[in-house]
Amino acid sequence: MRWKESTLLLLISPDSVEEALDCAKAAEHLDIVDVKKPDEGSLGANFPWVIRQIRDTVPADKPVSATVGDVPYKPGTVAQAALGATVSGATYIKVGLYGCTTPEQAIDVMRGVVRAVKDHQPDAFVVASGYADAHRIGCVNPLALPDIARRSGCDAAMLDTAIKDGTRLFDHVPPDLCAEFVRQAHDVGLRAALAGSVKAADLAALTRIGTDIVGVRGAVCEGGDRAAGRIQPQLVAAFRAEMDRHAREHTASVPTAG
Ligand SMILES: O=C[C@H](O)COP(=O)(O)O
Repeated sequence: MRWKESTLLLLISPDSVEEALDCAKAAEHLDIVDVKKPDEGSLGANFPWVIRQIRDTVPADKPVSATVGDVPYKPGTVAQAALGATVSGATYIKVGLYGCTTPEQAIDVMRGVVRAVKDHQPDAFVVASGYADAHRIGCVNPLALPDIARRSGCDAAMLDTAIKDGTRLFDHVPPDLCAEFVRQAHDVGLRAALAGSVKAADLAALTRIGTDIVGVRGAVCEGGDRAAGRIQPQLVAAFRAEMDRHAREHTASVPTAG
């Protein structure tokens, strides 16, 4: 993907081919379609044939991402799963480092993933994801992710929430720490992705701190319910309209040089 600097991209996570069709209806309003299986966890992995069918369902110019799971500290297993997602048609590969308790373990896992994925598809985009609520599950500190991503050769560092209980990204990692996360990622040439029950009300802060990708599901599902609700194309359009409004306001507020 070619990046326009300072543009916040919208990643939407359908859980099925049916929901991917809803994403396809809203394709002009989103940037990345992210295949996951929420009933297997925050970054639950879906079946290879679902990734393949979703790749065939969404417009060819929209990259398809796939989550490899809330993974254990098992580098070989995870590398093989990541290759499976790549072979199935995903060009963004997201790994949730759920079972890694130290940066060294996380780097071990992500090095294997990067090699498995990029040996097969050199221009694939690999995302190392930690959890904003890491303190609740005992995995690596969220602020360690940019360095983990850099040292393992990933393209982006991400945060999501592990436990979807209504608490949000900023409840666990407040905006000033998310800004630090983004800054650390950018300083080493990586992209920064943020998610975790993000709502339109969070977009001003996410835009201001220079986030590259915002990942969303619940906010664009019927009734705001990421589990029982289905993705609604009109909610995707409304979310994008809010993103665009904040982007315009942010641009207007930044003094121009000279
Ligand atoms: O990658 C993004 C996640 O699917 C976010 O889901 P959520 O907005 O329901 O927390």
